[in-house]
Amino acid sequence: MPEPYDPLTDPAPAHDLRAVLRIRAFRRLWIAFGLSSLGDWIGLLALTAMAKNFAGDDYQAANFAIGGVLFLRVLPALVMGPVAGWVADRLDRRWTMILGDLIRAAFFVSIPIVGTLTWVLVATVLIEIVSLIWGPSKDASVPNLVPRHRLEAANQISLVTTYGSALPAAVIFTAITLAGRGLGEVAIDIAVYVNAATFAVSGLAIISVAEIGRAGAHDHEDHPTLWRTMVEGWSYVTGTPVVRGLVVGISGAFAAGAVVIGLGRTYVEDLDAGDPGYGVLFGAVFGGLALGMGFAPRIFSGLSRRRLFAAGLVGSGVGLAGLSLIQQIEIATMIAILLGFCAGASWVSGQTLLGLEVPDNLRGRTFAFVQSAVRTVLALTLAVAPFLAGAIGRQTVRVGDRSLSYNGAALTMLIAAVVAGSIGLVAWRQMDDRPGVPFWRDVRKSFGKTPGVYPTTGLFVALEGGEGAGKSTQSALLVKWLEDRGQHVLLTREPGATDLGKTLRQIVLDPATGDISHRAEALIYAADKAEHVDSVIKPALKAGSVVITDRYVDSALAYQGSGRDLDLSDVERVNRWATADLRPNLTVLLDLAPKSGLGRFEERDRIEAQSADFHERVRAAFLELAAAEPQHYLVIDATQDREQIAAQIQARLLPLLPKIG
Ligand SMILES: Nc1ncnc2c1ncn2[C@@H]1O[C@H](COP(=O)(O)OP(=O)(O)O)[C@@H](O)[C@H]1O
Ligand SMILES: Cc1cn([C@H]2C[C@H](O)[C@@H](COP(=O)(O)OP(=O)(O)O)O2)c(=O)[nH]c1=O
Repeated sequence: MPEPYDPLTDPAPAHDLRAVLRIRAFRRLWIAFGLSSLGDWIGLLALTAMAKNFAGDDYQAANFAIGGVLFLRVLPALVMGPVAGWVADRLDRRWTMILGDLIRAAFFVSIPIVGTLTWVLVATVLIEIVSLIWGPSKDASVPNLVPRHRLEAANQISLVTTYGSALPAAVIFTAITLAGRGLGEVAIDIAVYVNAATFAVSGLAIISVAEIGRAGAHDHEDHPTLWRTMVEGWSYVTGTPVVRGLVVGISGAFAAGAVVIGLGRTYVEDLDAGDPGYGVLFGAVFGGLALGMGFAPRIFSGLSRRRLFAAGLVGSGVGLAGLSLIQQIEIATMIAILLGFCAGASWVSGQTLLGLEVPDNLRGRTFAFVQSAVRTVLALTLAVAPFLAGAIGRQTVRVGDRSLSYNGAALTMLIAAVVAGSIGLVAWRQMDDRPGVPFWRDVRKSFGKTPGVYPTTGLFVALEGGEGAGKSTQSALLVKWLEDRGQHVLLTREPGATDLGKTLRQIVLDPATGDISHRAEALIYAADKAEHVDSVIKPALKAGSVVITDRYVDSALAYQGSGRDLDLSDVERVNRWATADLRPNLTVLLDLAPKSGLGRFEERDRIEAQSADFHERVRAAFLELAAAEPQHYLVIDATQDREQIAAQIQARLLPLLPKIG
């Protein structure tokens, strides 16, 4: 039984992964589970390599044998996944896991001993069936070992371990086959024995985890059939274009990686790289995937998720095309890393977007559907790609007196490249949220940007726009509307909302100040913001108020960054630092041609007195900022009536308002 949660003995936050691993029983299970995952991946590599060796030098037979092994590995999950869960729920979990590991070890040992292709195929299915029952037993025993608030972290560790072990597995496989080069096919046999050993050790390790119990009667879950999940999910997904695009794209990203795995063994043969080359290629794809999932969103944090998603898919397609055309193992390895990176980037941004696009009550069902769709696509790709490659075979075409030779694996990759690339381009066209902004400029600008801090208590709204656009007018109307709805409201402005700010405002806006250096001007505005955020905005948000500010960071980016001759990224860095990167939940941009806005006044302050050109640049800068992050902006045509404008602001704010009471 898990110890009840005691914050005194276990004060680490819930998401702390190390805190989960400090729980002894879970740590042991994790070691066992890590070993069997590692073994599983080595097994995949070894059995495909072995299937190829059994098929001999016949290119077609080799591809068919590999396709067979890969297909049979995924087939049991498709056919009997839910049944396996049902069976697992009725057995003693600890003994299921111990015996499951030992049985798998025995099957693996038997494969080189029997030494026929048929037995490789049969054993693959049998091992997979055992794995299918082992997996749910493991998943179900985790809640018995860790306290409830650490369950999510525990699941995260499990997921990372499952896929993360592919990379060390590739390294071990490559090392064994390299070391055993002189031994011929015996090297593969050794890899299979190593794999069997990981399972045996895993099984023995579980013997010591006595805390894993038998399933209680109340633990039986209703496992929906794959078919039902697919049908229910499908009807929702097909009705929503963005979600449909995402599901197709996520499956496409997986398929692109799967093509390389499925074709890898025969592909490297033509590169004269053999089994070690296969291990390297496999590791490169998985290493790239891990890098893409872990780092792409951070590296391209300024790029919109939709663009990253589509670009990742196109990138995977380009990678596949590269692999099919460049037949040299070192370059192919680098391309495979890049391909994995792109597919991983697409996968994470796709998952994030799905989470944002799908309403809460449908999310579980949609994610279940995506998982099933991905599995099905994986199974089909792993099986079909080698069969297609085998059917195409090795071909030589004579062009004049030169002969051009190509093989089925390379050609199949080219076909997959076209498919993945096309899916990416369609996703791009359907989902691009920044039409008119060139992609490469977006990528360049996105480097090194931080995602920003958005308040989670209260609501932070900024009004932006040029001179005389109506910000003061609208903020007054907004305060009244919010107060009528019972909200706590703080109306504030920049520059000059604090004592320090008043002095700074006096300096920076008084025409008597004359010309000051542009950097000094930028720093004075930034200092005003620092004081404003720290002493006024943050405390009010913390207390749950709706804070409306007349101008904020965008004004600095537009006036000092684009209006003046300063580098926009410098101005941005200074202002993000000054405001601790706090950003408005919504920025309302009142867009108005400068001459209309300035025409609403008679007197001019130091900034208003700038040239017409200056004010045009400011307006364009505001619009560009809004286009970069549409989800955090409302752009309004400020030539409309006061009431029309107010109504549009209210409609957009209504769903964002803090709950009262
Ligand atoms: N929608 C509108 N149409 C016409 N005039 C407006 C509108 N909104 C505000 N004004 C007028 O324009 C001038 C500038 O408005 P104000 O709210 O002070 O702008 P800002 O705060 O953006 O400088 C004021 O005289 C105001 O009465
Ligand atoms: C907040 C901020 C304002 N400004 C400029 C814009 C305005 O011309 C001036 C603010 O004066 P203000 O009289 O508050 O203008 P408005 O009524 O149009 O909002 O300061 C900057 O240049 N950088 C900034 O960061």
